[in-house]
Amino acid sequence: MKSKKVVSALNHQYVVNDPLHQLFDAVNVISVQGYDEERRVIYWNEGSEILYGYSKEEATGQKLEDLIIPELMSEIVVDAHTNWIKNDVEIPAAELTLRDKNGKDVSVFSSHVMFTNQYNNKQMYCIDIDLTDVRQAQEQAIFKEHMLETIFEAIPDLFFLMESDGTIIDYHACDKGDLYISPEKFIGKNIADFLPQEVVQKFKSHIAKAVKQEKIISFEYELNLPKGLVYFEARISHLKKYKQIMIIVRDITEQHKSAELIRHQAYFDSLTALPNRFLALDRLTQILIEAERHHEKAAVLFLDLDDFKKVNDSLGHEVGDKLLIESAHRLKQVLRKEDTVGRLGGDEFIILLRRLTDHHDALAIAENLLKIFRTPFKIDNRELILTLSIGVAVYPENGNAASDLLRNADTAMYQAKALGRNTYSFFTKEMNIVIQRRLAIEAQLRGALDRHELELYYQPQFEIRKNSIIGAEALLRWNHPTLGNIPPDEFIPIAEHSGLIVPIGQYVIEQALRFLSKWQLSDQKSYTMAVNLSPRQLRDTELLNLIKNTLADVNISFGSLELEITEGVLMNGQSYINEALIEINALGIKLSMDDFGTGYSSLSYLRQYPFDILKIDRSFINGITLNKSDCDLVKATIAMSHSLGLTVVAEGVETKEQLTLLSDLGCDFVQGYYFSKPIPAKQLLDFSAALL
Ligand SMILES: Nc1nc2c(ncn2[C@@H]2O[C@H](COP(=O)(O)O[C@H]3[C@@H](O)[C@H](n4cnc5c(=O)[nH]c(N)nc54)O[C@@H]3COP(=O)(O)O)[C@@H](O)[C@H]2O)c(=O)[nH]1
Repeated sequence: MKSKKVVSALNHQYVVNDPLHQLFDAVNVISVQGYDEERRVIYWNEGSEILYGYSKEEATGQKLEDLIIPELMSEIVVDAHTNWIKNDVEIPAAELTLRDKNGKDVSVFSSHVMFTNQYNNKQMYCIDIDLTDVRQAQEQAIFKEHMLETIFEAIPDLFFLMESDGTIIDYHACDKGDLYISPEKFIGKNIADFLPQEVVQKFKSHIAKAVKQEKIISFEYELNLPKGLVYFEARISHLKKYKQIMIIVRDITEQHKSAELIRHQAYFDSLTALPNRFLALDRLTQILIEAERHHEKAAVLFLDLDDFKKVNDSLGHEVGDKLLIESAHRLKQVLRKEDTVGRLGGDEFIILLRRLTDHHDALAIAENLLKIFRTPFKIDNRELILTLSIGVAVYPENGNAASDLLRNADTAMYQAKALGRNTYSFFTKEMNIVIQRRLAIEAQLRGALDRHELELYYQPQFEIRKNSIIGAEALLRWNHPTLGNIPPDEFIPIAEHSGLIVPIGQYVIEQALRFLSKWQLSDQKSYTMAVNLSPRQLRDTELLNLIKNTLADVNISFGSLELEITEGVLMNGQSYINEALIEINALGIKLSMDDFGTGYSSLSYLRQYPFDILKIDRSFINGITLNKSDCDLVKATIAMSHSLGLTVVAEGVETKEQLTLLSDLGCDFVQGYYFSKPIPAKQLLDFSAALL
């Protein structure tokens, strides 16, 4: 504590320059302190009170080094002050870290003056400007700089600072290897000096946009570099205040490749690499727009590989896949550059032909397609023959929309199949009517059983020798309330194709056997019942169980049931067919070959499979009394069948002459309109009862 005496002595000797103190008193943003030769405080303005926390009263008389000088600096300060007083060596202005009343660091910029007062005493004045805010700002700036550096190091992007005319001022790259040309080649240079013209144009237009719209603008460009095509994304920001442009460039080649891969997977078939259905239809839409604009024709070819399923089933999917790849290759060979070939799925392909002058252009290509498939395929040292069925729809005649043309080409393809496959067919309006009816039949057939629209008719079969009924064939009838009587020739193939034949076939077997039981009881005769089986039914694992259960249920022997199958079933060659037929035979159920003479009439089938009966198709019976060749054929068939131990049934007998001739030829059984048309169950009961 200093005494009042000391204070007044100090005042007496030093405080003389009042006007100056008055000036310092008025300024409280700057700390001004006055010291005597012993470095005791003789002046302490309000700014000093604020900066260092000591009041004027507390500070006055205290020594500088005891007041605001940190301990470590104390000696230096005392020496410097002494040196100034004695040797006139000025203490230079400097940034210092001093100490406040609480011992906290205070950053100041400290300037010092020394003058001699009227008492010839030296007085030192320190003028301290608080640097706390400046220091904080500096530290913040340094921190931000470090942060930016860290970001630059961590981000693989390239940063370029340039003038708005494209002259590069500065850059930053975390890895200099990312720079495709060295910095000395671009710093101070304009982008036009080292980038391709089209890329420069892109940059310039986007820079102009960024300047005008005052927002970040991004765009993509590519460069053909020694390592290959590289894709970049550039983001442009206008630093308005500095009239400069910041460009951040990112290598997006990998991203581009992934996007390309995803795009490819979405639009191309993975097996054949051909455009898939989606892309093909999109291209078709484009082709149609173009064709309409230029008043041109275009064509859609719908291709289906014939019997491809058999290849898959018999030789395996690996061979099937190889065939599809090779087929795609061949299809491309036939086409012009501007045409498209796509894979719709499975064994279906589509070909789009643009800029046609007339139908003949499409016809020529369809013929070439069939031709190129004539050469056998060589897959795994195996020669395979594969044919095509092609349906053609032409724009604008067969439709304006892609979906219509595709549907019509598909319809025409079915027609090509119906024509015997390995051919092409152009769409006609009549086909559309057929397809509409087909669709309507399929739709209605789905509910036909539930609506009780299906009914079994029976056509009696006769033994020629005894002129008596030996059984009947069950034939299905469908009477639809609006479509009318739909012949089985029409709905059975649709049922087969849609799989509906399985429940329908089960219904037929149950109904036919129940009727047989009733009929046998009624006439007290062991009649037989012939039921037709479609190929699809033989795949039904429940078929034999159903037959066994129903036979047991109605108390009918296995031998009273005949199952009629056509050669088509056998041509399938599937092992399950063979197994089913063997089981049928083992049970004692009779097996009958239907429609003999209409298909391949392969005698080997008759030996290979356990047939009991052979039915000669009515188309031959029709001609036996009219032409010799039919008669000879039927004669030979009967003889051959007997030699194989088969019973022969002639179907479609319409006249007495035919019956007589068949009797002469040794035919066993007959059925036909001559005796009776297929009739409802009730009528057959009456018919047979009348003959008893
Ligand atoms: N899988 C199943 N197929 C069945 C079933 N019901 C019938 N069908 C098959 O449909 C085809 C056509 O049958 P449909 O119209 O009934 O014709 C049969 C007879 O009506 C007809 N026929 C008989 N006699 C004469 C005749 O003297 N003249 C003449 N013009 N037609 C005659 O022949 C058909 C006999 O058929 P099929 O013995 O089977 O060859 C036909 O292929 C049926 O098989 C069924 O339930 N399931």
